[in-house]
Amino acid sequence: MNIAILGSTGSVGKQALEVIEKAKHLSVYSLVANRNIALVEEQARKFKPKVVGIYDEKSALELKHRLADTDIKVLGGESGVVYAASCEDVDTVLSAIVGTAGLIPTYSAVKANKKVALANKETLVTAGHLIMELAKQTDNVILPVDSEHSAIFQAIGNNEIDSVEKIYLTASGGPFRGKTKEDLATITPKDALKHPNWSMGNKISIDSATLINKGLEVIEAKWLFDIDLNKIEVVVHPQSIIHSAVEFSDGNIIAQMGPSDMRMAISYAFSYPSRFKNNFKRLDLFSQSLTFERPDYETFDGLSLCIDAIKTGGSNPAVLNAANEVCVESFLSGKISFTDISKIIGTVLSKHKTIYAPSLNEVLEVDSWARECTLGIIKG
Ligand SMILES: NC(=O)C1=CN([C@@H]2O[C@H](COP(=O)(O)OP(=O)(O)OC[C@H]3O[C@@H](n4cnc5c(N)ncnc54)[C@H](OP(=O)(O)O)[C@@H]3O)[C@@H](O)[C@H]2O)C=CC1
Ligand SMILES: CC(=O)[C@@H](O)[C@H](O)COP(=O)(O)O
Ligand SMILES: [Mn+2]
Repeated sequence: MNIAILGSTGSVGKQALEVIEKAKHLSVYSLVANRNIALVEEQARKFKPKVVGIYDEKSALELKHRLADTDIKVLGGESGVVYAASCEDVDTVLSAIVGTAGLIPTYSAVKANKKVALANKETLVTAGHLIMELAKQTDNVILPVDSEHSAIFQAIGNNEIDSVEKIYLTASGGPFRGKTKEDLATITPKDALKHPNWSMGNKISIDSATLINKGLEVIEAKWLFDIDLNKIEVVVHPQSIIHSAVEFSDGNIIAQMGPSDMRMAISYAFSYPSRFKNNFKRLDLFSQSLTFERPDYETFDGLSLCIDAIKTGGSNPAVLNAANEVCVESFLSGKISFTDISKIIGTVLSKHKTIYAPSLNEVLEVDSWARECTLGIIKG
């Protein structure tokens, strides 16, 4: 199976390469990244892809020089990335670019009828209605990689979606579980990046700390499983052992458990409908206890904003997502405080006039507008 790894230098991308290295019959056809060409060069020499797509044109040129002694095709810009994601010989695309930057390449992969293993939740948050419709038209399955959605997918198995009464979407609660709004006002990026259970990229780590990650995941679940919002319940489970659970119409609940290791969800997306064997560290059930709590929607009001945005629907989740991306960067670079993140997103949403059933172009326009609006608020 020929795989395209979009976001190969990131946390998910690197773990996907570990899975591929250990599995038989998998080969890397293409790699995609933005600027980290030192790591892409290393990956390219090791995995020998046919194509590398580098979004940043200048970095693409430099990588082309560095790989001049090989026959690897290096392509730059959005067109290079899209080619790497959708060219003929690719069978499966791992969508693991961070943020809205993943939307167009993922859309192109679905359109080209590739099997898509989806980590990039922002694609469904911003354009879930378009992606899922396109997948239906091309008779394509989107295989979830996000740990909760992989868990739900595994728990649903062959059951009819109509028999699902409730989805328990688990949340760790992030590094600030139990804190008050006042406590949150003074926390630093270094504190916020310390996730209690998972080692992940910066953006998703901050999203986990605000609980906006869980809000984005509610939206992702709604689209992936075509399920009513009122059937999705967020439950804080600080141990991150149960990755999510599904309650069926007869009261039976099926939960998926495992260590906090993304390689397992990635592996399942690649091997579906069968399973690969691996020797990744197993969960020791004897040293675990499992607890559950309700989320604090008032302190972590970013989660409430996400749920309101998808309740309204249309372009609102895309606005929220873009404002969040800008706010996360601004928080990490010290321009705004942690509690400013949800405040600013709320202000941007209040200035937006919802577009219902937006086209792809409208989603992209709304995304640009929301970014400018957010930057304007931050600059004062
Ligand atoms: N990390 C995790 O455990 C999990 C992540 N996810 C989701 O997976 C996605 C990736 O997360 P994560 O791996 O943590 O992110 P990282 O920040 O670790 O990696 C991001 C990757 O995206 C690449 N990238 C960024 N912008 C562009 C662009 N414009 N064009 C092409 N490539 C680009 C980066 O390249 P470069 O290095 O060159 O900048 C890098 O390879 C996110 O949507 C996240 O929500 C979901 C569940 C778990
Ligand atoms: C690994 C993964 O899927 C992340 O989305 C993780 O779930 C984040 O943890 P939180 O539950 O803290 O958002
Ligand atoms: Mn997740």
